[in-house]
Amino acid sequence: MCRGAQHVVNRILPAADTILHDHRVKFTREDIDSSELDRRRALYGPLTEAVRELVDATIRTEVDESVIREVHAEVAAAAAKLRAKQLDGAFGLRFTTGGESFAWGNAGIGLRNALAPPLSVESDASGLHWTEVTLGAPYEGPPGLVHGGICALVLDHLLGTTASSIEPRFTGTLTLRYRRGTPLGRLRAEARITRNEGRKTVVNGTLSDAGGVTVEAEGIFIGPATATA
Ligand SMILES: CCCCCCCCCCCCCCCC(=O)SCCNC(=O)CCNC(=O)[C@H](O)C(C)(C)COP(=O)(O)OP(=O)(O)OC[C@H]1O[C@@H](n2cnc3c(N)ncnc32)[C@H](O)[C@@H]1OP(=O)(O)O
Repeated sequence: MCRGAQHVVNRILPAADTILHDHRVKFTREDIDSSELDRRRALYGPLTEAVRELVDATIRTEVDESVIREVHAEVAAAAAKLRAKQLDGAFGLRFTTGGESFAWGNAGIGLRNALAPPLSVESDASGLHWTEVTLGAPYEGPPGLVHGGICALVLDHLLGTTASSIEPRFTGTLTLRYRRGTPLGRLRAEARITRNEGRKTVVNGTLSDAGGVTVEAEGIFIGPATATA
């Protein structure tokens, strides 16, 4: 998990059971240490990268029909092998014995989620939070442009992590202004807290390409009553 999110989780941990009970978040304490986590990271990370590659290759391939059929059978066989032993439901938010967190199914940052771009949030001492990401063919909406919902995913995650740098926060309201199409390719999103009122934190941010801002965002993030009680 990215540094910002780990900081949030460290704050959530003491109140986790209450928060999770209230919000039905799936939360698991695993009996593993950080070296085992590293071993699993090295195991699953490359698998997820290979699946991401497969998703992009599936969209863009122009090989012969016979090869498509062959690959279809191979992919179905691979999925059946993985299905032989499965979690009951989603991955949830997990912790090692040392309190390190891993949300490997998360749609924004999940190490085991090939749909995740994946995002990694950085921050500096001034309170600026940012993420840089390359969005390719799998994230297309209008031709050659990023899907509006994917822009929202990036901004929701970044603004949420920014809001949660003080206390854990859920997205209450997210308002986006799409100023122009966001081209597929390298992008940067930035965010800052602009207002803090008790359990409510307002965060403003932008998504930009090399030519400037494409999407402006404002989010109102709400802390669970139990986290600040
Ligand atoms: C915490 C554990 C996370 C674990 C993970 C860790 C990972 C760390 C990485 C973080 C990165 C996350 C980035 C993605 C973040 C999501 O994507 S979160 C998922 C999407 N959001 C949700 O599912 C939230 C669903 N909604 C809810 O759970 C509840 O409605 C809320 C938002 C917690 C508020 O419920 P509530 O506590 O009952 O609120 P309530 O007491 O009625 O109101 C409190 C105040 O908030 C205001 N308010 C309430 N709802 C709203 C709203 N929707 N809009 C605006 N204002 C509102 C009220 O007007 C009130 O204001 P005041 O009267 O005090 O001025």
